[in-house]
Amino acid sequence: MANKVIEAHQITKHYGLIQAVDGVDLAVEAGEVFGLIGHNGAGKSTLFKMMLGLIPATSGEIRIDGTPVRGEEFRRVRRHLGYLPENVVFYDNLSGLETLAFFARLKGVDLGECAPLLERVGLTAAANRRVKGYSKGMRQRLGFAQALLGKPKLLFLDEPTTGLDPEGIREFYRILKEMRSEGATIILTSHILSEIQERVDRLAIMKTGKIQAIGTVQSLREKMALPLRFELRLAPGAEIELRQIVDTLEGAELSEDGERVTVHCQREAKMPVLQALAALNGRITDLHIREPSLEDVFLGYSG
Ligand SMILES: Nc1ncnc2c1ncn2[C@@H]1O[C@H](COP(=O)(O)OP(=O)(O)OP(=O)(O)O)[C@@H](O)[C@H]1O
Repeated sequence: MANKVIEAHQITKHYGLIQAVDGVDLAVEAGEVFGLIGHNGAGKSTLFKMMLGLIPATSGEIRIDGTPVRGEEFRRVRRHLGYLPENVVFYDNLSGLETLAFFARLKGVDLGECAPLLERVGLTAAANRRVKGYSKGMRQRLGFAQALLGKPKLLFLDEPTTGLDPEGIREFYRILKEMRSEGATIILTSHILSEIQERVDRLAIMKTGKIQAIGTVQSLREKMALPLRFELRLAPGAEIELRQIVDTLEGAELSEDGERVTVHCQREAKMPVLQALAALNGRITDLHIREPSLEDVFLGYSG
């Protein structure tokens, strides 16, 4: 695959008067795990569908692996794409195995892949049960297995962990890691920011059809200059002294919430704050230094 697996230039999509996607430029590199986050209705699923060639863009150009999404040649590229839609629809009367075999035939994939894939997503025991009786999480696992058919080089996963239990979520990210080490490129959306902040290489924040920011979680944090937090528990009576210390420090502020006292400071003030706290000499009973979370970053850009 080309170095840039996805290239989107000035993509727009109108549904009548609704501008679902508005002038998006995006490039995803081969081998990346790329996250796309945004409020409900921000345009994430619409962008996915255009990148997969399922709906046409109103304007702009998308290339996948160097090939324009519109046109004959894209059929060849499409074989190497996997897609887990936001709402997967199955025939309820088929079993899990029959469902996967159905998708395998559609995709021209060897039927021998089906049983191992069901095992990979933890559905072997339910393989011969009708999908009608599957729980939400089981349907999601089946949808994921469907997306993995044919060992895709590029995976589009739209809210892939919806409905999964904590073990399912961990297992899902373990499989993604394997896919990535086998050379796949992955683009996924999620509303569970705590879950993806440690698991994506880069991400884009979308708001009302536009990309507001793009980069690594750390680079977005730094660009926003969000404060770090020192969360402290103190021995009785030490707050007054702490307040006096914090008052002398530039760019540092103090807040209290019950027993927890928090010092907020800009990144540059991190070491001076730490040094100043040393003056409290044994009267700090607990200390956590918190980086701004992806949720803080997200709210900063799209709130
Ligand atoms: N087929 C359609 N017809 C009309 N409007 C649509 C259609 N599909 C999407 N939209 C509108 O386009 C906008 C973007 O929707 P989209 O589903 O892409 O958002 P999203 O970011 O994926 O949201 P969510 O997080 O809720 O899944 C919304 O205003 C939505 O109502």
